[in-house]
Amino acid sequence: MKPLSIRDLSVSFGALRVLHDISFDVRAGECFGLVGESGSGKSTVLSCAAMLWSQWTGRVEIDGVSVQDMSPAERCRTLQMVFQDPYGSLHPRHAIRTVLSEPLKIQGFDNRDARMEQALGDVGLPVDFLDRYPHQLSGGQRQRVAIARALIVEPDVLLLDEPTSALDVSVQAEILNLLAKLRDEKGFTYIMVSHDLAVVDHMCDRFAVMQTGRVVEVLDHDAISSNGATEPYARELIAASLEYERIA
Ligand SMILES: Nc1ncnc2c1ncn2[C@@H]1O[C@H](COP(=O)(O)OP(=O)(O)OP(=O)(O)O)[C@@H](O)[C@H]1O
Repeated sequence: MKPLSIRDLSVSFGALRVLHDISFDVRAGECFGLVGESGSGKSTVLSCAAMLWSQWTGRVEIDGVSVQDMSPAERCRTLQMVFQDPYGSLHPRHAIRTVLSEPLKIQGFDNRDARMEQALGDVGLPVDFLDRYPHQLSGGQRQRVAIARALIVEPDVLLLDEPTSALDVSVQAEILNLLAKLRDEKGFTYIMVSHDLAVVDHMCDRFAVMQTGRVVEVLDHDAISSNGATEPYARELIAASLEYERIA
């Protein structure tokens, strides 16, 4: 289990300043949520932490080591990202065996067959799925494969960018329960972007509310049911979500 710390993370895309001095700490083994309106910069925080986008200033450290100082291989073994759209994130012409063996080859892992079988078992899929292609899987099964691909290199931190929002409601619950179980078993540290405060309440220990590229407030998850936020925007966001749940 490793902690993650973000300090003064700032990003501009051309003339547009997208993140303004974002700072927060995620404890080792914690699930930390990022919520806020569309375009507030949640996914950009994850992209910067994963160095998918490297033109930023500030510091992102995992257990005291800057992600900017890690080699690409070290970074991949330290943190992995799971995206919203499990179909888009899997190559359509790659069998699941290829999807899972590539990261193992790149990282120089031995016992690849045993590791692939273990990873599929961890996400509740049978071994014969190794010979299937993404189009032969349901959305939930594809997301399980995407999670297996992330965890197969035994990372410390998983960055989850709305990992269930493209899925049917019943499948969402399955994937969330799987993520919770994997965190308990493997001690991952999670940052999870979500639009759904009920998901954040269920999954996260704490969460940051973002607005226009800034962190407005960091709250414990139980601030949701009691609307314990103090900042006006965070209060509004939680109130809107509670109202939606009441009428839904
Ligand atoms: N590569 C890019 N080039 C230019 N602008 C970008 C790029 N990536 C993101 N942006 C802009 O940065 C801002 C933040 O985007 P981001 O995707 O991080 O928001 P978000 O909070 O995750 O939104 P959503 O909830 O809709 O996914 C937006 O205004 C977006 O248009």
